[in-house]
Amino acid sequence: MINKLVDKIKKTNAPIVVGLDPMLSYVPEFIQKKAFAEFGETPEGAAEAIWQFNKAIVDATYDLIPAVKPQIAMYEQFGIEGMKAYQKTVDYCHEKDLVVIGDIKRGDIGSTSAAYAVGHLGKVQIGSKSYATFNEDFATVNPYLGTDGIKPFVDVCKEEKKGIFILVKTSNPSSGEFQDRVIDGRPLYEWVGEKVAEWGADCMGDSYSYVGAVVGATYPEMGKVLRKVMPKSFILVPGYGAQGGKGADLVHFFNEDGLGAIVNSSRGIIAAYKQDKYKEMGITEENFADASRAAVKDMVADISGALASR
Ligand SMILES: O=c1ccn([C@@H]2O[C@H](COP(=O)(O)O)[C@@H](O)[C@H]2O)c(=O)[nH]1
Repeated sequence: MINKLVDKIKKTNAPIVVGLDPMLSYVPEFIQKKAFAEFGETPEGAAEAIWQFNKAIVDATYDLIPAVKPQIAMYEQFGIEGMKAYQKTVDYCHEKDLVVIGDIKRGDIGSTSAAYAVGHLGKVQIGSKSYATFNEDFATVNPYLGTDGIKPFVDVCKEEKKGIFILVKTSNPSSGEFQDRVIDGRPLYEWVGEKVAEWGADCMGDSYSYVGAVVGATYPEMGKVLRKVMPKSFILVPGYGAQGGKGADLVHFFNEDGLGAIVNSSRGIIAAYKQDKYKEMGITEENFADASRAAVKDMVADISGALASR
């Protein structure tokens, strides 16, 4: 799957991923009204609204992008109905040939991690049959439990040719509370980055490992260091747009080959229609997905421009 991701990035010339984080407040009123008329103001109604919202955004952008990153929390808050919308979204993105990165941030003791890995990336055995249940292509994983928590994911990835992105330096303001703590002369995120390189060493695709890392766009200097610590790991870079990250901050997350990183934007794309910039182009709630398409093009131009002038 890492080869497919790299190929799709090359074909689209777009090292970006659209984050499908459909908070209800981003879903235009006409979609909410229709869903509520059919299913009531219920978790089922909310799930229908977010699914219709996602579908419109995917339809408007899939030809421009290599991948999507549904954030499971935004679905899980609506219980089972929300999880059905998550599944429908994953399946629909596969129909559109997009690489799906499940932002699930799992990680537990070995046996529990194995169940998460099987459920999201592998196949669960039921009697004589096996089922790919959630069936994402990549998942985000929390390394706090150490090798026991990571190995079951790596094992499933090897079997299924899928991949993971391990949290190394997250984009949020308080990420330094633990991640920047200096241990034996080096910050914790560097130790984790080194482990990511080690875990991924025998998990190589054609040019990159399918054991990747998450490093926030909001910490460009740390990104520069981590790029060197993990030269073969693909980096998933959240924090662009709504959290303040810009193309110019990101050049050092990429290798000299112009590859090695994929930048996520969620609110900046799915809720673009709320921004003055796109309203001024005549975009309204009714054609919200056109704003998402324009925002994808703007993001690609920003990042490509920065990479071209480095
Ligand atoms: O360090 C991290 C890890 C994950 N995320 C997730 O990415 C998106 C960001 O959304 P925006 O709307 O583009 O800010 C969201 O799903 C986060 O949970 C992150 O932001 N930082």
